[in-house]
Amino acid sequence: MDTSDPDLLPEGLEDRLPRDAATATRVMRAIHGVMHGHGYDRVMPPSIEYERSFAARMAGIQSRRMFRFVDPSSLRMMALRSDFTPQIGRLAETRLAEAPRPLRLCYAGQVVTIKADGLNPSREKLQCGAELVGADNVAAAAEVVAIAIEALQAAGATGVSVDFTLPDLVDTLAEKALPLAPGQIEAVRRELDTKDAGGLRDVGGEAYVPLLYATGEFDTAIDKLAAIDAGGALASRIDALRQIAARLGGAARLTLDPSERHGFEYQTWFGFTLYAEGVRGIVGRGGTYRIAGSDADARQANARQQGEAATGFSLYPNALIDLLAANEPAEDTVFLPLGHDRDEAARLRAIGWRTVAALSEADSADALRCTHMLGANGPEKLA
Ligand SMILES: N[C@@H](Cc1c[nH]c[nH+]1)C(=O)O
Repeated sequence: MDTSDPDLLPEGLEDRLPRDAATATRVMRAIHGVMHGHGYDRVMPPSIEYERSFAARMAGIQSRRMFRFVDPSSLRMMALRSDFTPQIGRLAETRLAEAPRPLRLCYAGQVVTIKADGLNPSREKLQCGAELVGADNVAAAAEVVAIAIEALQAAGATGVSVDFTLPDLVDTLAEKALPLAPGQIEAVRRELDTKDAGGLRDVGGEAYVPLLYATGEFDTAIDKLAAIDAGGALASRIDALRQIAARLGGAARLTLDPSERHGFEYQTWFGFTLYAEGVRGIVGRGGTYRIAGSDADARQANARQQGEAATGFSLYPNALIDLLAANEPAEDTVFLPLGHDRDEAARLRAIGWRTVAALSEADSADALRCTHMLGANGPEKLA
């Protein structure tokens, strides 16, 4: 790579030019409109915080994927946001600790990671999401999934599908129903992640093999999972998943992959991944989690069972924006010639027109890609 060109952007970072940026703006507005409409208030945390405040709020967060650096002023370690959710957790437990529950908050902005994720080479992504703090039950999960689907559809996504998972599945089963030695748990998780039945048997996880097959269309996969459930350890989760699916009532195609953990660092009993037709990779993710209080003692390693319950989702609309931008129609724009009637132009903007004013005789409607020209009787369409 040529590193001598000062205009070259670092790998995985890119500009959005006007057409893409216009689509991105429309998509963000549509998503925000849905979250706002369902009573979620927007908050705007800073893009940089102390590393500890990102990592300590939820069990399982790893700061190794975050850009970190020493603050030249405080000499403390800081990190660039890689996910809004821990910041919402911090706000909920500090400045909004006294706010009534359930607390509904939403956000939108850029998040950055050191390394790209899987096939997607981007290191900076747009993240828009909503967090429902104070509940992680069926009602909360069903609301959150339904809003995520609605937001994606409002943004222009079609063929939305939702893949349910049980992020703490292995921990739950290993406790009693399908016991594992503490040293075995990680190995079983790893083999489940790679969906390797042979590997699972090799590490003593034979009993977990059927989980690899309880996947696919929700209705059939959940029956298979129910059939595996020795001792009823998963009964309440299976029942909850069925209720969530029923409440969604056909809003999207539903699938189940109970052992899927990729990207679920801190989620507890419920997780979901969102996909949309024609969009490569995932378009969003969400689930239930626990937020540790501000009391340092409360931030135990065991925070998955402690702390305040919450449910939320994050959408990553970049790939959807790329897809939609290709068909984004050019916006109507009225060229305002030199000496135009300013009041008339203001009136047009007030009713939704977009105007471009000539600054000199050299400016032309054509060169400035205007679709209309302000004439004596208002905007006239240009050929
Ligand atoms: N922030 C999580 C998704 C999430 C939001 N709330 C709960 N889970 C992610 O981006 O993967």
